[in-house]
Amino acid sequence: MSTAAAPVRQLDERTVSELREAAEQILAESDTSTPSPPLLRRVEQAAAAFGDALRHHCRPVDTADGLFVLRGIDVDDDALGPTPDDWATAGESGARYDVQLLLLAAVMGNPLAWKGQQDGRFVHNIVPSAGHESEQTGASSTVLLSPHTEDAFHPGRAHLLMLCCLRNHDAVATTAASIRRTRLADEDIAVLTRPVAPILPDDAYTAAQSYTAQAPPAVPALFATDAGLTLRFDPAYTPLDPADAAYRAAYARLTAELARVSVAVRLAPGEVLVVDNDLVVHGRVPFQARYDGSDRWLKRALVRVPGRRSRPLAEAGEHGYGQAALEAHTS
Ligand SMILES: O=C(O)CCC(=O)C(=O)O
Ligand SMILES: [Fe+2]
Repeated sequence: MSTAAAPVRQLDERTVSELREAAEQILAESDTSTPSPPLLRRVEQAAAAFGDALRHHCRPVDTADGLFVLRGIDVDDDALGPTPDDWATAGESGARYDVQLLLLAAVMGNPLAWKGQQDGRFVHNIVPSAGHESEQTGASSTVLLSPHTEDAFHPGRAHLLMLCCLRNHDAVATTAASIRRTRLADEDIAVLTRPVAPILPDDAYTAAQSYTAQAPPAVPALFATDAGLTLRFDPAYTPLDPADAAYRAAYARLTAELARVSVAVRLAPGEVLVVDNDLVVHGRVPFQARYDGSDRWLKRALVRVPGRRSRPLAEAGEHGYGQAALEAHTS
């Protein structure tokens, strides 16, 4: 894995203050920082009022890396308080960053939440949790979180994944691999654009995992658009039993290519990694959790970008295992 630097978009001081002040104002006007419909409306209004500089920084990915890092938000480690030991007990810790991240998300598109994940919150806390060390979820630590499309099982999954780093003393890397950096034979692409195997709900969605009303739909791993290939890939949750030998071989070559082009992004406090979820699979290297209040702490937001044509139309007919996506702005 290479440690090639991700493209950085440095926020100027004025833009950083604009963002911070908008977040402070919204929090001062709200009785809770847990995003409620009124808070989400305020976020939408404030995001619409931002200047061109911030808007420009939030433009879509514009390189084959399929991602970028926004840098400049200031995080005061002493004022932050301890890293929560579980998302469920995080409460309002780091709330000012929840709102700043939501504001950025709202400039990029429509923030997304899941009823069945982290209590329907629009901003997730990604922290290592005792007892979850070896899961394939954000709460794990000692295992490699293998490369995946976020919420690959669902047709309503995000177009963008945003990870805002509040703390990362051990410089633990997020991994990212772009389909636009891979080299695949045309025959492999032809095979992998056929719907052959399903992608099942991951361990963050226990209710969806017990969904039995309809059979899991087979979905293609790759999709060809005018702008290039997009992917939907989560091998840890893809049973290849329905696939023949040719498909398995092509799938293995895709997996190997993604590993070859994978980069390690070691987020520092105040950096926001923005990943295009149609171009890039992400994961995380194993690490040793501290469990002393100083652990790695990321805030995560998910975004739908209206009008995108990066996915097969057939996805619209998928059942999504009974999971409901909630979009922040309904208009
Ligand atoms: O911890 C990380 O760097 C990434 C975890 C992850 O896959 C996610 O938050 O979706
Ligand atoms: Fe993820």
